[in-house]
Amino acid sequence: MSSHATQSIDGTARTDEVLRLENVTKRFGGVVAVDDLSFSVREEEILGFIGPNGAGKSTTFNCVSGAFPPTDGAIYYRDEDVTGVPQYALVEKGLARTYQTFRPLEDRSVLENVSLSMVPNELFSFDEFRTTVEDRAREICQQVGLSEHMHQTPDELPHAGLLRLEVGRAIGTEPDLLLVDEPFAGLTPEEVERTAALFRSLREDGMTLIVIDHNMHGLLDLVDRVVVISFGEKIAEGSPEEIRNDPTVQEAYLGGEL
Ligand SMILES: Nc1ncnc2c1ncn2[C@@H]1O[C@H](COP(=O)(O)OP(=O)(O)OP(=O)(O)O)[C@@H](O)[C@H]1O
Repeated sequence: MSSHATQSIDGTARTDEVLRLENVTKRFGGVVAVDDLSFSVREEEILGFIGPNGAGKSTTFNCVSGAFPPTDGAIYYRDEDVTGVPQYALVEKGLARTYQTFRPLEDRSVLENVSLSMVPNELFSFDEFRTTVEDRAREICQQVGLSEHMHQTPDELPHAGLLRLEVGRAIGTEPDLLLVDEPFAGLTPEEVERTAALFRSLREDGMTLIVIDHNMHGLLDLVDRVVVISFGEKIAEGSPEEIRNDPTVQEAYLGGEL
């Protein structure tokens, strides 16, 4: 068995892996964006997933989150083979993601944006149901630090607020596993620290996270473990300290900030 198996009280094997990629490859015509990639993520872990520009990080996220299937290999979510399962079905199973380019509903308030991530528009129009959903959406707005902005529209939010809204909309789907794509881009160091604190609080509530970012300082301070890819292949895996000092990783970044 390739997963991290432990024995439960009744003696049966159980795994603490939330996600496992086995030999995942994704080709676009002649381009091999992800090349025979295997790694796993454990329960309530914050995993950093890094690599130079064009290394294949977003493509991996797209395969895992069901945007498109891998060309080869398999993806397991809580030991269930979910290879090629579409995004909406993965969201129902508890897997959500955020995007580098935010996609809020521009004509809706922050509160409505979060509410509508929880239920479809048609259900949201029923008054009774709407109250329950809005109560939960208010909690989420508070959790992500948007309680002062609930009645504003997205265009009234600063960049850091839009990121918080993106995270809030993902939390609205009640995920167990959250994939976060470049959350620190465009944030000040203080905002990076506040965003990292938000991710830590989500983990304390039982969530598992995989975070992509080019801000090495912010990312390595946040995560428990790191997987590094270059040209679609895994080149290193280890603790933040091991990754900081890994010559292969430093070479891949050609002297970039590590
Ligand atoms: N839809 C697509 N069609 C063709 N090629 C693609 C497609 N998506 C990604 N690629 C190619 O796959 C490779 C990996 O791209 P990807 O966006 O996954 O890298 P990345 O590590 O996320 O990069 P960045 O850090 O710049 O966001 C690149 O060579 C890219 O041009």
